[in-house]
Amino acid sequence: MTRAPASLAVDHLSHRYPGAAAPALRDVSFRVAPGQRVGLLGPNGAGKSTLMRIVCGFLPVQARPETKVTVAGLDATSQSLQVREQVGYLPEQVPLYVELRVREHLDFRAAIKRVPRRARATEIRRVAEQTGLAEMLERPIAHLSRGYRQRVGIADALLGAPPLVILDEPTVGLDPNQVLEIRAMLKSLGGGQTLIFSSHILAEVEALCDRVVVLAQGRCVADESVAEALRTSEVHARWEGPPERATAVLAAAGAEPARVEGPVADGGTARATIRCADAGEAEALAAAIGRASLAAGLPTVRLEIGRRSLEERFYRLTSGEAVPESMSEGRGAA
Ligand SMILES: Nc1ncnc2c1ncn2[C@@H]1O[C@H](COP(=O)(O)OP(=O)(O)OP(=O)(O)O)[C@@H](O)[C@H]1O
Repeated sequence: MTRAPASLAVDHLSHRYPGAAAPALRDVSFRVAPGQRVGLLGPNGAGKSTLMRIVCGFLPVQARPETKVTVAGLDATSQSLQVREQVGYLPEQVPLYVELRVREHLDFRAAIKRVPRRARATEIRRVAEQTGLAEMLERPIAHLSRGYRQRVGIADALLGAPPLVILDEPTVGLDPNQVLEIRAMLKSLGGGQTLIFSSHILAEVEALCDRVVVLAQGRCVADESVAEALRTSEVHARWEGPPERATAVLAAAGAEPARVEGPVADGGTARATIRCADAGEAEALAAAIGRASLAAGLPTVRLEIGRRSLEERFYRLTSGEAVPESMSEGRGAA
């Protein structure tokens, strides 16, 4: 079975659970192009599962005039049944019929998903091969390890070749070997469908995704390519001297105070991080700081352009706090 991958468009989506003090989603907007793989990141309670459930049609869109959710151009409010047919979903808690064998379970699920009876055996074989379950089809689900049960859930999400596949924390609770196997399997799925998955594991998102959408307290705080999220754009500086002299050097170098973290005293040295719009600006600023330090007679012990890790970016976006130096020290060099 093949179907063209779907686009997803979310505009001004908010959601409040009945009786909840605060909304679970606040005015979230982002776009996913057909065939993209998107990592949905955010701390516990950020709203990831709520967003996924709405896109899958398991929770209704709480429509306001400006709100719109569309999958492959279909409207999640007025065409919710058609939208459901576009989406394969692995929920956080996978509901499996453990008394059934893997083949029986997938056959039952394929029937629910209206895969034609004639096509079901072939379709089950296809998803079993994609998920490494080909040898397990006659096993009772009750006898499977947690990792293999997760594969059954993913195979279920892939049944009928849905144009959009949404996986809610596909590797949560698995042992390290199982995590690697599931990750390799997700990577091998190819661009045949649009893939969105949530994760707390940033390395997983970095390895598997083209884009990241970051939620914090129900708000979308970033929607960018993984390359952008990792873009080199900070200058890390450390001087042999007090912070006051470093402040004067930064001013002479033209660093905007609003973009400077520090300078702070650190064991006889002063250190600062300066955020830049892009790598070119960071290089120019690092050179200017070098010149200004020399002119002021304040020796630098470190002056380099830092590569951001996704951890660092995530920390900054979701906590609103300055990044601890342990996250940014020792990476990259000018
Ligand atoms: N059924 C519900 N009724 C009321 N509040 C809910 C319900 N489900 C979730 N919430 C609340 O909505 C907010 C968002 O929860 P959600 O599960 O979407 O976050 P999440 O990012 O998926 O978190 P996690 O990573 O812990 O799964 C949280 O404050 C949560 O307590």
